[in-house]
Amino acid sequence: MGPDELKGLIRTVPDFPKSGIQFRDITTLLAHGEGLAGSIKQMAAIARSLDADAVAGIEARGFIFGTALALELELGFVPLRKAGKLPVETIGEDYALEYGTARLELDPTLVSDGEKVLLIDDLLATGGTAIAGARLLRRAGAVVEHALFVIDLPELGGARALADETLKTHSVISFEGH
Ligand SMILES: O=P(O)(O)OC[C@H]1O[C@H](OP(=O)(O)OP(=O)(O)O)[C@H](O)[C@@H]1O
Ligand SMILES: Nc1ncnc2[nH]cnc12
Repeated sequence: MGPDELKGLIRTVPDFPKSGIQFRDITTLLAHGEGLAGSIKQMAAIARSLDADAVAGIEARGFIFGTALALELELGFVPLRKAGKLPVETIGEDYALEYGTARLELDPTLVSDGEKVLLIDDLLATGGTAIAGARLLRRAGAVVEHALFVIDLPELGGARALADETLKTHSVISFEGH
């Protein structure tokens, strides 16, 4: 399945979780066999040119696509978890996203110095989440140059914010008009 067909499988829910947010719901894509496989194949086609040693995914939706992509590329998967979930010493970053605030945490022993890590999430909106993830991985010694998403919402300025942090944005689908 190509990007346009994949886009057609994403459900838009107005005013969730807050008034004014157009929520791009991936659950309808996940429940569709060809859609799920197609989204991973499209991500893998992009990722193969990015020369990664490992894949990192952001809880929760980034775990779904990140793990599947890591399997497809035969790379390890590094979880960036929401606060308070990891049973070991962590490093953390607080951040703001399109509709709230949160904290991501990483076990820094999961990455090694100079390891090239590809950052994965389902969706790029303001970029707050992805920037927090990249900062954590870099603090742990990883080299993070690229972030790959299923969906980009360009009007929310995420790619510009990522570029300011020297991160290149890649995505399968783009929704003009958030
Ligand atoms: O670019 P941003 O403005 O930072 O927004 C993007 C983030 O928002 C969503 O996560 P959410 O925090 O809703 O968590 P979930 O994956 O647990 O649903 C989405 O999965 C991204 O991680
Ligand atoms: N508009 C949106 N739809 C789905 N997930 C999101 N995360 C941040 N903004 C979002």
